[in-house]
Amino acid sequence: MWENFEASDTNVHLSLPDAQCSSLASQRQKKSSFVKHTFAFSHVFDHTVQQEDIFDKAAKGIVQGFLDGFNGTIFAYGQTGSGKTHTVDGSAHRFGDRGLTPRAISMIYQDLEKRSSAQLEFLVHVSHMEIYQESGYDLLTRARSCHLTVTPFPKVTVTEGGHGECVFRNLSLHQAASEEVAQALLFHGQANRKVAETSMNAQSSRSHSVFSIQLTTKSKTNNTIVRSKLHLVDLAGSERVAKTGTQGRHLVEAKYINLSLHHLEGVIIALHTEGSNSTTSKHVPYRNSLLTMVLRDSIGGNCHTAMIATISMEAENLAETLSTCRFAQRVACITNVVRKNEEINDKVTIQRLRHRISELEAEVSGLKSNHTVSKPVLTNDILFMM
Ligand SMILES: Nc1ncnc2c1ncn2[C@@H]1O[C@H](COP(=O)(O)OP(=O)(O)OP(=O)(O)O)[C@@H](O)[C@H]1O
Repeated sequence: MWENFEASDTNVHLSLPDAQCSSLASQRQKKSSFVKHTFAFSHVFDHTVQQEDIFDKAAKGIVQGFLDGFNGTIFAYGQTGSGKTHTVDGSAHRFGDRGLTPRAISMIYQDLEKRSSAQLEFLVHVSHMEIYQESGYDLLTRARSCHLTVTPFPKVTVTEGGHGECVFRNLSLHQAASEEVAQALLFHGQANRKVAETSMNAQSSRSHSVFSIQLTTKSKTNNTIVRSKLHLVDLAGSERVAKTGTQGRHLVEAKYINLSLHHLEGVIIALHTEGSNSTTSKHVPYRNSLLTMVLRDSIGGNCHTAMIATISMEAENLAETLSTCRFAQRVACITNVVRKNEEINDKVTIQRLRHRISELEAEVSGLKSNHTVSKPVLTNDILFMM
């Protein structure tokens, strides 16, 4: 913690040297040469926080919504080395250090077990994709499990479907019938992710990771299918390459990471401007990068979304901390319109209607033979069924 930084449960205050007051005279009046920036968030956690607290306050509601049929996204954003992967995935050293994703998986299966009944059928599928240098790769592809590192992995392509939704090609979807299977798939994907040692982090993620869980709930009682998706996203960290002295391959990686985060910021700014002036519908540049295409629904779409901004409290990272807080503040102002993804099971509905028509036909022929047919009533009945 440093003198320019203060935080409460919901606020972060940063005091920064005022760029306008950099002359010697104004530097002497030290007090007036600092500008205080205040940011309000749902929760602010310090470095002593337990993973369980973060899950309870930032993720539990979204996972509950997912179980109830609403899409959800939790994503971590921040400077390299500030704790995104630690928050999303956690550390393998202590069970209590499990991150948001393994905790979300546990909560999902515990809840499904409680809801289990003869009238409900649950199907859980997972996928795990990384975005590395603007290309998508499947972290759960079979080739990866054989450690065939020489073979180039097939790229995942993302296109837009008829309703603006993302359509993934070459991304494997794995059914996970139990928590153990889902946790093993997560572990497998994490192990395949690209990491490297950098000046800021011994295990720096060089790609964005999107772990997705899809839940399909079929109800036999009311004949509905509810589908929901939960994305847990660990973004690669932004980095000021001139400051960190990154070179070679890591420099190329850092440029791609910074560019995709820049495009993400472009989307946030466009949505922010659109929200503040709802009379004009502005173009939102989702198509500028693979990351923004994948997060399209999560940001400004049909999804409950929580962003976790990780920041450094070191004085030397002040500029990066300010930039992360500003970004998070903009994201917090975006409103998503969320709806439950419920459909009537067409097949069963058609079967039931056919059955009902047969019943009515039988009734009609019975009435005809008794000469007591009452056409208007039957017509209304059939119209009502349609
Ligand atoms: N709350 C925490 N408690 C203990 N260790 C932490 C915490 N947050 C981060 N760390 C440690 O700090 C280091 C950097 O964290 P992490 O890898 O999560 O950063 P990152 O933001 O994901 O970085 P990058 O963008 O480079 O991947 C790791 O060794 C991690 O274990």
